[in-house]
Amino acid sequence: MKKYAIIVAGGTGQRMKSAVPKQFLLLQGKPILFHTLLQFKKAFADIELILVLPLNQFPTWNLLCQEHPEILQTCPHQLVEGGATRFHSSQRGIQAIAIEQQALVAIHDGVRPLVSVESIQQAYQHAQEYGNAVLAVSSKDSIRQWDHHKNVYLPLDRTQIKLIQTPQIFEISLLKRAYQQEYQDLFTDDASVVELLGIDIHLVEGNYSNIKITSPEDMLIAEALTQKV
Ligand SMILES: Nc1ccn([C@@H]2O[C@H](COP(=O)(O)OP(=O)(O)OP(=O)(O)O)[C@@H](O)[C@H]2O)c(=O)n1
Ligand SMILES: C[C@](O)(CO)[C@H](O)COP(=O)(O)O
Repeated sequence: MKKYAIIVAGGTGQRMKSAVPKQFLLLQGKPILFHTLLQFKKAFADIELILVLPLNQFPTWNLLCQEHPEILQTCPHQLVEGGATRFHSSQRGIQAIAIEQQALVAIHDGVRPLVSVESIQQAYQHAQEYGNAVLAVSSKDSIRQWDHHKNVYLPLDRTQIKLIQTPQIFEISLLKRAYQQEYQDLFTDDASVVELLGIDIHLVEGNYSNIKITSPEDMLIAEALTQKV
C-alpha cells in the first residue's frame, strides 16, 4: 500500500525559548527536521514526505536545504503551510494528499527526530492490520490526577496509563473524514480526532528515546542519545 508521512513542524516552540525555531536547531550538526525526515526515508525508500511549516519559516528552511544539500538529495519532500494549532497543521498536510488510492498516512511531530526505523516499520505493519496504529509507552513515574471534589491530587494506577507518542498512522480516507470535524481543544493529537468518529485506537509499543524536543534540556538528552561512540 502507498505510504505517506506528514511531518508537522508548524509550531513556534514557545517552551524551547530559543531564537531559532526548535525544528531548525542543529543536532549532531544537522537540522532536527533532517533527522526526522531521514528516519522515515530509511524505513521505506518509496515513502512520500510532506513537511508542514509556518509560511514565514519557508525561507529559513530553503536556506538550510542549500547549506545541507543532503536534505533534498536523500529526503525530497513537499512543503505545506502550517496552521494555528497542531490540528490545523495536520489538516493542511492531509489536504495535500489526493485520495485516488488506498494509502497509509503517518503523522509525526517534526521535533521527534529520534524515532527508530524499527518503530516506524512496526507501526505501519500494525496500521495495515488494524486500520490505525499509535506509538505509546508506559509511565516510569507515579501519576496523580486533580480531584475537583476533594481539591487534591489523587494517585492513579499507572499500569492503566499510556504516554502517547508519534507516529500515528491511519488509512487516508479515515483521516480525511476525521479532519472534516470542527476543531476542539481536546484534540492534542491525531488519534483524539479520529477517535471522535467512534474508531478504536490501536496502541503499539514505542520506545523511551522517541522524545519530543519541547524544552531546552531535551536538546542535551537528544545530543547524548545520538552521540557516536
Ligand atoms: N500550529 C502548530 C503547532 C504545533 N505543531 C507541531 O506539533 C508538534 C508538537 O508540538 P509542540 O512540541 O507543542 O511544538 P510547538 O507548538 O512548536 O511548541 P510550544 O507548544 O512550546 O510552542 C511540533 O512538531 C510542532 O511543530 C504544528 O505543526 N503546528
Ligand atoms: C502529538 C503528541 O506529541 C503526542 O504525545 C502531543 O500530544 C503533542 O502535544 P503538544 O501540546 O503539541 O506538545
